[in-house]
Amino acid sequence: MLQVSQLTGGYGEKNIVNGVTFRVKKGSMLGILGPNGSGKSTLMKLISGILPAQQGAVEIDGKAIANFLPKELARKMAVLPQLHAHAFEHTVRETISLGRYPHQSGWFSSWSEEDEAAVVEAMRLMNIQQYENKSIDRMSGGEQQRVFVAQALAQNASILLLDEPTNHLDINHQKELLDTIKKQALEKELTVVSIFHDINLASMYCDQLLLLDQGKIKRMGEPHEVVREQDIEAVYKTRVSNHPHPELPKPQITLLPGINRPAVQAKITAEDFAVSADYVLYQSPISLKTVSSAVINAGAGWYRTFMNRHVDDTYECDDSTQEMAMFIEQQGFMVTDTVGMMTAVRTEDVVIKEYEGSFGSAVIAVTAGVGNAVDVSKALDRAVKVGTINTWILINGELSDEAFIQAMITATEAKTKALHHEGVMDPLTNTIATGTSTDSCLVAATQQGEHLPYAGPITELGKVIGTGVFECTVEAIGLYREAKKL
Ligand SMILES: Nc1ncnc2c1ncn2[C@@H]1O[C@H](COP(=O)(O)OP(=O)(O)OP(=O)(O)O)[C@@H](O)[C@H]1O
Repeated sequence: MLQVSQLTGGYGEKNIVNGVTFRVKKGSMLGILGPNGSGKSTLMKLISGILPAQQGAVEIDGKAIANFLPKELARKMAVLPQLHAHAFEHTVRETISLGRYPHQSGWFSSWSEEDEAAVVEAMRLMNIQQYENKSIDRMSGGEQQRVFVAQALAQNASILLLDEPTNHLDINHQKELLDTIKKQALEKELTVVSIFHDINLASMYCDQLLLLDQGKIKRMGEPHEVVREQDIEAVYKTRVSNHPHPELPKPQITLLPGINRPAVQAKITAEDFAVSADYVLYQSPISLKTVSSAVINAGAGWYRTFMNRHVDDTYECDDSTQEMAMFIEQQGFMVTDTVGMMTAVRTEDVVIKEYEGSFGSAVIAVTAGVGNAVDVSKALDRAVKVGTINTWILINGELSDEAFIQAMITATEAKTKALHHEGVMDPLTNTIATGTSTDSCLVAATQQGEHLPYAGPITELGKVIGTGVFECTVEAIGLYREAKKL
């Protein structure tokens, strides 16, 4: 265990690091974050004892580092410095072998089997065996970095201090290196303290983070306690936005640029929709912020092309996402810029209407196939049958995340009310249907104009969505029934 207490120090008279206290358990990884010049490297030098502390203490398993002999300390603690003093003409193997120095004894130390095994293992972990006899001054920056990390690993110390270990590495090698270090920490109970410039990487890999601001701890704790917009913005003096990692409960941040191209003013109108036998299409001059449950590009994103494609009743495909993606490409659109839905309803039976509100306006487009309508309260134990009401709500306004989700709720309630109004029945239970089995919904916004924080039924936006989706769905059901002669 590494215990740092009230650590204070710097260069000459000037203290750069002030009163830093933390503890890192065995098998755990602490990430140190902070802007340039905040004192991260100085803190590392104080921890490793390279720089004597003015005040405070560093203890390893209860023993102050001042009470260790230099070689004894080097067996406990391995350091990867920020800048490497290049060993001219040294080969990879020779450079890594230097990491075994603390384990050699006597004047004429001999190279033991243990030394050999440690060097070979370190080369394997960093995947650099193939460079074994290469001179390091002929290697790329990233390759050299892996050699120096291997040197630190070969030292077989229980504490690893790393100053920007991912420096120079491409994204795959960043991941490989941090996976390896994390694995070593867990399997060999290493204690790892590492400086990071990449806040997202630090959040993903570290158990604890320490945010340094002008030599003092601004925040410390688990990633979700430290990677917070207000603290990152205050310390780094830049605008950021928090967002969830797609697979892990580790917060991530995105930089918000200080300069943007002046936005092209755009207005979504019903006239700009194109309806052909194959699809209903809306193409926007600007990317719209979109949330949807579409077949292609579901979830949240920014898109310019919106397609509701007609497929026959008989359409069956093992991988409809792949098939739909191919269709989009064949039509000359980019899959990465398109939200795509499918329906068996004839495209000519789409209802597209424009609604004005005090905030701006919205265009609502609905296709409603109700052949396989479902009463959601009685949906248990039924075979899957496709039937689709596709609802699009395109808004000229700037929606909050909350408004996007509320817009979906309001639209769903309005759709259900429309089915009730039209007396659409669930054929299996003979009760009023609430929707169909595979309905899709899409909310997209220009993110220009009035800021719209909410979209519940009593807001101006919610009123437009509620009325509009109800009217369009009622009309679309009517057209569907007429076409089917129901
Ligand atoms: N050898 C030195 N002698 C005197 N001052 C130094 C020395 N090294 C660093 N400093 C000063 O200490 C302060 C903190 O530097 P440090 O290297 O610890 O910052 P850092 O957080 O690691 O920065 P970076 O992100 O740029 O690596 C800086 O103002 C720097 O000028």
